[in-house]
Amino acid sequence: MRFDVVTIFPEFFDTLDISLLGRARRGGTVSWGIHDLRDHTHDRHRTVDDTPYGGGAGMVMRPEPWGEALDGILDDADDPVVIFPSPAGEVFTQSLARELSQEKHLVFGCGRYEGIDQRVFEHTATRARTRLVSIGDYVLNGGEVAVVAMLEAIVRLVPGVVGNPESLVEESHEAGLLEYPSYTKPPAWRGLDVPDVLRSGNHKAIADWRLEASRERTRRVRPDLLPPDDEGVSPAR
Ligand SMILES: COc1cc(COC(=O)c2cn[nH]c2)cc(-c2cccnc2)c1
Repeated sequence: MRFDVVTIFPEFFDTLDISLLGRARRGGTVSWGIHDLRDHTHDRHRTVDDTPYGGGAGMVMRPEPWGEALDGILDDADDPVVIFPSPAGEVFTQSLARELSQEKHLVFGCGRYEGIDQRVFEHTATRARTRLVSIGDYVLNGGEVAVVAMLEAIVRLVPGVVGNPESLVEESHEAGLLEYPSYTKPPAWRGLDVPDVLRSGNHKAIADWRLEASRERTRRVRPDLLPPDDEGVSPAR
């Protein structure tokens, strides 16, 4: 997979080389480019924003630099998906992460200020699949944090990136339930014991315990994730 990021803070993405993404890049399964939006301005102050038509507080990102930046990245041949993090976007979920992990080329546009001129989305949508995506119902100062979060969720699902693909199966949200509680040595710690079943060696009993633990945790913390006909859904206390 290749991904490109357009931002006014390219240095924000210097950390991508750490851990998972760095290993994936060195292994050749992932490549990326970080593009400074200001490189696509032509005035002395490298201006990327301006006052909003219709008035109001704050500034809006100008369309011209975005058009030029995306001109240099979008190549029809690899059918890219362009993603703009936005509080007004569709919700980012594990299933969207899985869907995007199968794409050849992702392009992320990081908004700042009060947002990006609407014509950038409209024009980009004429030449690539374009999506506004929200990582949650809150407002950040810019899309960079959201892009890093989405990249981590997406790239770890790209085949060959995570050493043991088995570890991706039993995670929260993978099977529609929250993950069961995990334990490791020592068997007793500060008066707290590991559940006996997990040390029993009885694989069926362990699997049953884990499924029930996942369902109980989901019922308690995220009943919204359970199918509507799930009997015994107790309201979150
Ligand atoms: C401060 O105003 C903003 C901030 C951001 C950064 O993203 C988030 O805050 C976010 C993302 N998921 N949850 C929150 C994006 C936009 C924006 C971008 C494109 C079109 N319209 C608006 C505007």
